[in-house]
Amino acid sequence: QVCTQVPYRCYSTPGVGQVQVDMNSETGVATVRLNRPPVNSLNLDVLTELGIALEKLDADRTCRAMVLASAVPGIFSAGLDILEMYQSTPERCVAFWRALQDAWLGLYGSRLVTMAAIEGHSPAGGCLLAMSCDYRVMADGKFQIGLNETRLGIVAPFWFEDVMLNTIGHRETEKALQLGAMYSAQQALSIGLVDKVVPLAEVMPTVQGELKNWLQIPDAARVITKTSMRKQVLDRLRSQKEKDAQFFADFIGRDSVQRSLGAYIASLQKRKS
Ligand SMILES: CC/C=C\C/C=C\CCC/C=C/CC(=O)SCCNC(=O)CCNC(=O)[C@H](O)C(C)(C)COP(=O)(O)OP(=O)(O)OC[C@H]1O[C@@H](n2cnc3c(N)ncnc32)[C@H](O)[C@@H]1OP(=O)(O)O
Repeated sequence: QVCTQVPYRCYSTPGVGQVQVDMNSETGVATVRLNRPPVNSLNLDVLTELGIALEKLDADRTCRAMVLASAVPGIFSAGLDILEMYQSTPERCVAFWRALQDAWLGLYGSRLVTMAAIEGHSPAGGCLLAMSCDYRVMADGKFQIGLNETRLGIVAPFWFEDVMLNTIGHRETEKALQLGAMYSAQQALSIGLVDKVVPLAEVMPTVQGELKNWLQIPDAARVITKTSMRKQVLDRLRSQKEKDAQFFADFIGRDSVQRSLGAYIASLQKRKS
């Protein structure tokens, strides 16, 4: 049970918030859990909540680190909510994209040590969130991770691509993005997409152990280094946020893209029958 005793502080109402934040003020470590069953798909509300949670944690001087995880068993995040992109309006698409941009800028640009505890599937936007953390621990077994956008007939935006480039390098990114490749945890480990693979039950303890190493480093020196490594990629989006949001809305509104998304949604539903 979370948030029941001191020193935990909750930023969201347990069982209500789609982004649950438990702040342990003794360790300075916050745990942020996505909580939108069945698959933690990222819609406008979740992305807005996530962006606000990240902003609050960044402003909380008692907070030094954040673990990004899921409250839904078997899933880290299924990525962007496809229903936000299918038969939507241009206005809603722009608002949705702005919320994604802000949540991502908050995560990739966070001063905190950020770690992803990947205890389930993590396609597309889920993979982006994980890659945007400083360190990734993934559960071994049947779960998959990757940027699969081309399989949906859509294209990973330049900043998704930039983050992947910074994580696994040019050659692997080129293959991964063109093929829309999804990787098992072991495959992801072999290309550097995740940092450690352990049995499911050991993901959280492994993250906690790794955090101890990172928290031994003085914050100021670590933050200056992180900022220097990530600034170029962050600035590239910051300098063209509105253009990027408009481009997304125009691209998603194309008939051919809508047809591809419709077919993909049907294929997801067909898998179940
Ligand atoms: C030059 C051009 C440049 C820029 C262009 C601009 C922009 C375009 C790019 C936009 C970027 C997009 C990034 C994304 O994140 S797209 C989303 C991709 N996500 C996926 O493909 C995941 C699909 N889902 C799955 O593979 C499985 O659901 C999963 C493995 C995650 C879990 O499997 P499981 O068997 O556990 O669950 P399911 O039964 O499949 O699903 C349960 C219900 O949830 C629905 N579902 C699943 N994923 C999503 C989703 N991402 N959004 C909305 N809904 C989703 C699924 O259909 C089931 O629904 P019901 O049938 O129960 O109603």
